[in-house]
Amino acid sequence: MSVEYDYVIVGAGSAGCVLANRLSADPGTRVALIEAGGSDRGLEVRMPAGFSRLFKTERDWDFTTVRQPELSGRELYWPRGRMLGGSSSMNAQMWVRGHRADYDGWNIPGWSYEDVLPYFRRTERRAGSNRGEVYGTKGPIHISELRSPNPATALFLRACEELGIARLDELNGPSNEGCSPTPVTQRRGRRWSSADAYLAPAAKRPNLTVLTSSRVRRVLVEDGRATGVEYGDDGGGAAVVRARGEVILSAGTIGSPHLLMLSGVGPADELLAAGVEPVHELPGVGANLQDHLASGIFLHCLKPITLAGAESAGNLLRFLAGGRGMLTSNVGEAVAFIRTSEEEPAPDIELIFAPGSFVGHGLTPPPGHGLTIASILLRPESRGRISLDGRDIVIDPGYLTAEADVRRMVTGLRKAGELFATEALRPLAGPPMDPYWGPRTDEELVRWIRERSETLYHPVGTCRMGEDPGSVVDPALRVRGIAGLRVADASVMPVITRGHTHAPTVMIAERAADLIAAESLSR
Ligand SMILES: Cc1cc2nc3c(=O)[nH]c(=O)nc-3n(C[C@H](O)[C@H](O)[C@H](O)COP(=O)(O)OP(=O)(O)OC[C@H]3O[C@@H](n4cnc5c(N)ncnc54)[C@H](O)[C@@H]3O)c2cc1C
Repeated sequence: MSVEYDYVIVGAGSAGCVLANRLSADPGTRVALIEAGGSDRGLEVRMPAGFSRLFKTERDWDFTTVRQPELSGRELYWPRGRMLGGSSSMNAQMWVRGHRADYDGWNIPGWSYEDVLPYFRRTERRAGSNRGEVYGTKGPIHISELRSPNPATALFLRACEELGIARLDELNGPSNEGCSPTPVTQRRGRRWSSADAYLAPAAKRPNLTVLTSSRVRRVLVEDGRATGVEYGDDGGGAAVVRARGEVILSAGTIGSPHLLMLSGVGPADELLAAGVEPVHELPGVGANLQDHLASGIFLHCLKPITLAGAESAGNLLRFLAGGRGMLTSNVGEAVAFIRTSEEEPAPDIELIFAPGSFVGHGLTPPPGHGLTIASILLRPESRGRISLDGRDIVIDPGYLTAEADVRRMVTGLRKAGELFATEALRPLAGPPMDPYWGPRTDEELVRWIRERSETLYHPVGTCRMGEDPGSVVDPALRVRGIAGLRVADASVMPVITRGHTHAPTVMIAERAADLIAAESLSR
């Protein structure tokens, strides 16, 4: 049996929820949103500090990369949200648009900083400081200040100023060079995901159908046109939905290229080797994978004020009764964006401060009160790829395959060490906390980076947008060579932003909705 809609959207994540709302705003348009995961209800999703409690549960795709030769041969754990809201229901809630140079640097008509700025503003509903009115205030995504920041966070910001890192008026202006408390996607101290912002208000529309626990297996392509999708439910059944207008893939940086490949769109030789009949040769599918790599310094905290004490009965009560207290922390409470050399046009390293020890994705209970400053490689030169092994996905981020990336990481970690040595932070900064052992020389720092770096959870780029024929989607996000098929999610970013990836993904989806509406009017 098959049912027909105007638009079929695959994936209810950061991007898919935006599209479901915007496209179904016209009551004459029938929209289906199909999500592999289930509900986003529950305390672990709502409670900001609890995001690592979602790791390795049924709400996590729980991916693993292949062995990374430049990271001591380790296989890395990659969580991704598998529920309504997708990764926006399990992320650290940091709202960081990036730098104007990111979008101008994409160099794609329609996607310059000035072009995309209205879409950021359209999505934002800022509560709190808004100097220069950089934020929008009427959109669906609540962007707040942390309600109960840790006292150590103010000291980190003072430490940055001691080292000459200027305090920004607002983090999300055109330049993010400087330091700032982290703006968070929270409302009254609770997580505010794409599903909260976009899906919940549209859920009762009779022209929007949301299917959960339904994993799309492939896009149906007939005579060069996407006509629908085939999906399976958790019980092993299969069904088809048809799209009169378009199929839109918003299944994320791993899911979207995976689905294209399973549908016969990708590098033909690789598809054949995996037993998939090629429908359209598009070698760029799965290539251009980029991620932000993170390497941290972990120290004992000399005062018992950190998030190690977050899960007390008192804090739970404070959170449940008033949306306040340590459980409203997003862990990464403040940031600094810096350049490792004067030649850099914009920041290439981010330093994230956590008033707690965030070791092993927060899955390992800390051995006491700790502090973390993580150094993030914002502009990796390394590129990886996603490919098929039979029907399964293979993730190779190619971390640190470019030598320049290692040098930048070393400079970032040195700066993190300098911050801990400032007058502001010294009273809190104790000895190294296990597994950190206090590397000092360049060789030791490189060893630490290779042995312990982890993802900051920001993969992008595997369905690259561009004007060139080698790109996967064109500047209107249409898949090259297949009519009626678009990709709108983090995978279309040609180059990763010098910020975090949720905000740009929402922006991409907002713009995609306009592009789709404009095209439907002209049909
Ligand atoms: C632990 C963690 C922390 C993060 N912290 C931050 C942060 O603080 N700030 C920030 O900006 N970014 C953060 N990110 C990254 C950010 O959340 C993502 O970049 C963003 O959510 C990506 O949006 P998306 O729409 O591309 O994909 P997703 O939001 O991942 O959505 C994809 C959706 O598609 C579904 N799907 C996939 N395949 C199929 C299929 N075959 N059939 C049906 N459905 C399918 C998935 O289940 C999912 O719901 C974090 C991510 C993680 C995992």
